[in-house]
Amino acid sequence: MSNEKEFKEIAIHCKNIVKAYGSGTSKVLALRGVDVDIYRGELMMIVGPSGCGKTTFISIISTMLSFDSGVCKVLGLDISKISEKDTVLFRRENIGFVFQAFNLLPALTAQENVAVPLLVKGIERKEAMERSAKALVLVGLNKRHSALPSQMSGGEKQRVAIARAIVHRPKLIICDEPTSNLDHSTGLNVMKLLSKLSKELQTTVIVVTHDNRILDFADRIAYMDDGKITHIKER
Ligand SMILES: Nc1ncnc2c1ncn2[C@@H]1O[C@H](COP(=O)(O)OP(=O)(O)OP(=O)(O)O)[C@@H](O)[C@H]1O
Repeated sequence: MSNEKEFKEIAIHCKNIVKAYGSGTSKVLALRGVDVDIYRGELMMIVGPSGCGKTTFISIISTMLSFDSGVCKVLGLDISKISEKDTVLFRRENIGFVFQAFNLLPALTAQENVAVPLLVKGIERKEAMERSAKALVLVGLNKRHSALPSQMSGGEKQRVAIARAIVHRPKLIICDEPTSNLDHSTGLNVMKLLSKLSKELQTTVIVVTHDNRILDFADRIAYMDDGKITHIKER
């Protein structure tokens, strides 16, 4: 149903990305020439066997990891050409992360956890807490502002993590196995939420997953094998 014709604006452009770890006899070629365009507002899933390069690929497009050759433009910016300092600022401004382990700070309430990226950016506490409250409403957690992570279910924790990922309105959300610590129906609800956010906020959402049960939520699925994207399935 959704295809390249619907998603006109390219959010991520990768051409022949190559990445090796180590050197000499211990050199591992993790990416052997990745080509892909990912569009604004689409939810793209990345699947493939263990060791095929998924984490390496999302680490590169989220500006966390350098690469050896090729071109990678994220939101129009050639990320191999910007300084370390500008990369950090770019990431803070434009990218939100969601991880399988939620990564919430245990001593902070839901609202405080969501406010963290704003406080890090230097936004004053009152405004950060107000924006955090709005993000919690967006993920359907309006009544859980003052709950600590230890008082929340897995699904609630992941929704807090998603609120934290979107609170600064990033253009890109990178999710690494977002449902693997959740039961089936909670995982489906989390994906429903990510899909809704991609459309309502026109945010590009990239999800690495081993969870076949959530593939229906993708606009497109990129299949990786042995350091390459071998094919892309339109849905
Ligand atoms: N820091 C590193 N040093 C050396 N080799 C690495 C490093 N990180 C990854 N690799 C190797 O690079 C290849 C790609 O790894 P990567 O973690 O990107 O795969 P993956 O598809 O995410 O795997 P999984 O599904 O198991 O998480 C693998 O052969 C892996 O062993």
